[in-house]
Amino acid sequence: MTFSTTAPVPCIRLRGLRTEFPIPGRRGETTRVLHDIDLEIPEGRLTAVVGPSGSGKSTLLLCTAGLEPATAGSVEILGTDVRSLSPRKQAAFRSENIGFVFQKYNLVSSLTVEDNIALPARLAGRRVPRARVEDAMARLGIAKHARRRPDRLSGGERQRVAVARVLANQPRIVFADEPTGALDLKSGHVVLDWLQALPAQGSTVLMVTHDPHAAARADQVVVMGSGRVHAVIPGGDSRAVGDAVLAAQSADEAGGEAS
Ligand SMILES: Nc1ncnc2c1ncn2[C@@H]1O[C@H](COP(=O)(O)OP(=O)(O)OP(=O)(O)O)[C@@H](O)[C@H]1O
Repeated sequence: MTFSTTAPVPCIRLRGLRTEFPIPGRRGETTRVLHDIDLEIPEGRLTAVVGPSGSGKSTLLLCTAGLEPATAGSVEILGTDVRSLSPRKQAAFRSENIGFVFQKYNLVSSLTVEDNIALPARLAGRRVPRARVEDAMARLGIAKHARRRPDRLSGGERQRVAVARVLANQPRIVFADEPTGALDLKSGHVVLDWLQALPAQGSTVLMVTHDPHAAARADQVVVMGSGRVHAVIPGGDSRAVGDAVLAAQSADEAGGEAS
């Protein structure tokens, strides 16, 4: 499949996105984790973000979602400049448009599985029909856990609940951070199959992963290195993804030696 990395209407457009974190114990000093990122994520596609450990993949996802504050730059999602919104409006925008499959920031431990699945719509002032919640749980094989609380479930079961929540709420955008990280091979395939199917329902999926095979399922792959976009390549070929990550790592190491 030939695929243009610049779709006519990007779902997410990052311009000069910069993130700095304070260095503990060194007052006023910061370390830069994202270096003025320019990136466009096409609508209705699965985009994977790969790169060496510490290259800024999760920070990119969290800052784009507004769950970590960026230091500078703009984040435009579905045509809205989200960094210009008040924190309250940003939260409302997230509830309305974004679903999360994260290992952290994932489920509310005081709610049952079924209430967790229905929660995003409730927060956005809507209701998910009961049948849709049940259907999503059945599809992910977690119907028997409907009345349980997430802390009574395994990591893999919790990831399935997060994917069921996304299926039931049909958000326009899904952010997934290492969605298969805690899973055995079979559960990992189930979760990836569903994430890969979401663009057919119109969702845009942005997924951070260490797994070149998972990344190769994406339409496009963003390769991070040292807090920068090292390359954007088409998906489909896990060897090409692996090679691109190794190239980013070598460039990081060469940069580190030079500095
Ligand atoms: N809240 C924070 N405060 C300070 N430093 C942070 C914070 N979050 C991330 N970092 C640092 O930013 C860098 C990038 O972290 P990030 O988690 O984004 O990388 P990653 O590519 O997702 O790594 P991994 O693949 O190991 O999960 C790391 O050096 C990390 O220590």
